Amino acid sequence: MSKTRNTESQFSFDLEETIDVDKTPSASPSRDSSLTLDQTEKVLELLDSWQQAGWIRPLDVRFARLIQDLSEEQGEAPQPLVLLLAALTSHQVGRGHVCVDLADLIADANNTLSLPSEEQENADSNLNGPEEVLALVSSEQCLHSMRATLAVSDGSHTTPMVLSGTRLYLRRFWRYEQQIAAGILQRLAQPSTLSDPSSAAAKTLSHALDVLFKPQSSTGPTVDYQKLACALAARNRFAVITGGPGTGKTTTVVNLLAALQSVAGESAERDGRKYRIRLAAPTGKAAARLNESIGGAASRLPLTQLPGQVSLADIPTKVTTLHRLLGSRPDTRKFRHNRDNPLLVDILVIDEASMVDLDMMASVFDALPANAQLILLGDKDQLASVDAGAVLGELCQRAPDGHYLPDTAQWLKAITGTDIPTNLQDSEGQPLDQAVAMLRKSYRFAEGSGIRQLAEAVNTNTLNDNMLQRARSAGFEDVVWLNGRTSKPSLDDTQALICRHAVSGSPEAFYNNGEERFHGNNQPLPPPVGYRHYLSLMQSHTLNANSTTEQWDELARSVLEAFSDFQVLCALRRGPWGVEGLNELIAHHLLKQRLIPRAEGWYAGRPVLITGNDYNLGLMNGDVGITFSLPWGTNDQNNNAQPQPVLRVAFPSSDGSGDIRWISPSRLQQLETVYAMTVHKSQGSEFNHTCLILPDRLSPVLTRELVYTGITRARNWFSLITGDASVFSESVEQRVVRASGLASVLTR
Ligand SMILES: Nc1ncnc2c1ncn2[C@@H]1O[C@H](COP(=O)(O)OP(=O)(O)OP(=O)(O)O)[C@@H](O)[C@H]1O
Repeated sequence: MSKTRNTESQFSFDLEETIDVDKTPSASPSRDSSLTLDQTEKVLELLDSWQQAGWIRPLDVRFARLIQDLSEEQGEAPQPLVLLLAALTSHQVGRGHVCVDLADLIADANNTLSLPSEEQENADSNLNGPEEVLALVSSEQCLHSMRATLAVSDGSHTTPMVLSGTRLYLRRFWRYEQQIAAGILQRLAQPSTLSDPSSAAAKTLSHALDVLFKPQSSTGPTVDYQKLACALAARNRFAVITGGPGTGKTTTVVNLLAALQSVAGESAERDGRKYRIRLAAPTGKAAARLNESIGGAASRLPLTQLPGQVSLADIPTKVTTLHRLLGSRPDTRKFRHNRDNPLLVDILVIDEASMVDLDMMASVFDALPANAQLILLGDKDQLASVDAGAVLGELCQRAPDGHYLPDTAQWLKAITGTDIPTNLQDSEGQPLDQAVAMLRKSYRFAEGSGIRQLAEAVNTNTLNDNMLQRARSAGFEDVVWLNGRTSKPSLDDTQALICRHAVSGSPEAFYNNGEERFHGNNQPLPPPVGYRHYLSLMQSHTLNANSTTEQWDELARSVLEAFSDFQVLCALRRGPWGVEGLNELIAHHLLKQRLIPRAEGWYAGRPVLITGNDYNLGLMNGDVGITFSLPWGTNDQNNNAQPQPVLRVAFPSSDGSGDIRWISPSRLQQLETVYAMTVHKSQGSEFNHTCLILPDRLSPVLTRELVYTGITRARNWFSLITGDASVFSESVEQRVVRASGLASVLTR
């Protein structure tokens, strides 16, 4: 039979965004010693049993059955191997991968799929696992079957799956990747008026950068990477600026925008019209944080010295979420802004870009006018997005080594006066390399900071005994590993420690009792605190029914700020080491300490984290609120209408205005208590004191990226509690590797 192709409508299916996974293990079918891959029914039965065991999602099995139906509709006998690989590709997408590399899958199914996980393995030891099934075939057989079936194409036809080299995609994700790659390549290829250093525009840029970046002191680094980043990003319609915590990403982008507005102001072509700039972040929390910092940075700009008559109004300081920017609509993942209704913008800056998944990034490119400039900011070493893709990480893979072409180095020298270190130059650099800048000096952490040293050692996998010993014995002024001297503490002891620490923040465990540390300007740093800090503030207020809304708002602001002074972070969701167990443990202890009136349901003092966007209430995934008891209710049966206490949750408004929104608990849909938060959810946030809790055994979730992200959420104090001491360094050995083809499409 010749391989005919389908119309879009025949294959118009979509993988659902989320689905409840039935995690209940059922009785496992017994191991089949006569396992073969030639019968469709047998493979579907196997997939069903994997689903019943909780190994794969119902969605993955449904996808395989959909391929079966479509094949039959087309008069093709469904191929068992195709159905198996379809389900496994869908499973991988559920785990954050963009595709499956069939060569890797066959070479090491266990590592590629992480199936079954350690817990599942014990429960289902009788079940044939993917490794045993895939051992029956070679990667050539897989590729051959995929090329032969009507369900797969190279992308030039509309098929549910796409094979590109050895990478197998669900079509939607292949399309996203293509869309992103095309958007980047198209922008990198656009000529810039700044490319010729002798042009008027380039001279204005050079002048503006000299105003914005004063020569560094003789003790500082000779290369000002912030200045280089500004120059590179100004020249390209697509640019990435990556850097660790406090390396000056915000400062750099504000300077960059000022420099670009200078160039626009002097441009005869633009007739002095300034650029329309928008700032966005993936979550409400990240947007609020950038909102806070960007206004300050903009107000410090030496505007009067800049060419092109730049005013403060030309530098935007309002940051929105990507969902809002693109115009999300209920019940559809399609946005209001797209190629038919593009954003009215010349420059778009996205902060915390490591959290942006493939789907969202594709939507951004779809909504951007072809000649608009896109600048991504973020820390490439942080955890990738929860959903499929690790776009920023992939774009920055080569950032540490620069790979700047001699042309680029010469241009940078002409514009910034800086000699590019030879180890960052490469005569074979790729176009993408020329648009990626890495900031290499942290201005937030002093050289001796334990947070900085530990984060760097984790990131480069160079943790050593000396460093671990210092962490255990409060040898750093800002880091303490509270139970690091006990290699295998009992669960009871560790839970008691967590409870004590969560209440007080254990200042006594830190170097010099956490006292006498100062900011650069000699202001004392806030001490390491626990949750008693915000709860005492709530309990000690003197407001009453006669107090004004403004007074309650003021109280809520200070309580929310006090709450953000401490956060327990963990890696898992379930069990005693997960969010659920830790929230329960800490709440019961706070109740015992009489800091909260109850430990379940709604009560004054309950901190909550919003876990899904709610456009009606204006709340975004990641927003944190605190529950208050307010004398705002009335009792209808009581003619005297005495005010009654009612519970309301106070949320800071996301526009950085400092306003408070009071919302009735009954209106909140998706939320959880947040004494403990997963490291994933903490991305885009920072806390004065962060405590990371690692479990008593290694699991695939525990990775270098997770530990690094956890540590770098701490602004001033970092504490660590481990269920087993070896888990800390073992986690750092594990990496997040996500299958994707973006980097290879961009560097072809
Ligand atoms: N070149 C510089 N010289 C001196 N201080 C700087 C410089 N760049 C940034 N800073 C200071 O360092 C701190 C961190 O800067 P900034 O907020 O820009 O970093 P960031 O990378 O955006 O931080 P985060 O990791 O929180 O996103 C700020 O207090 C800022 O004023």
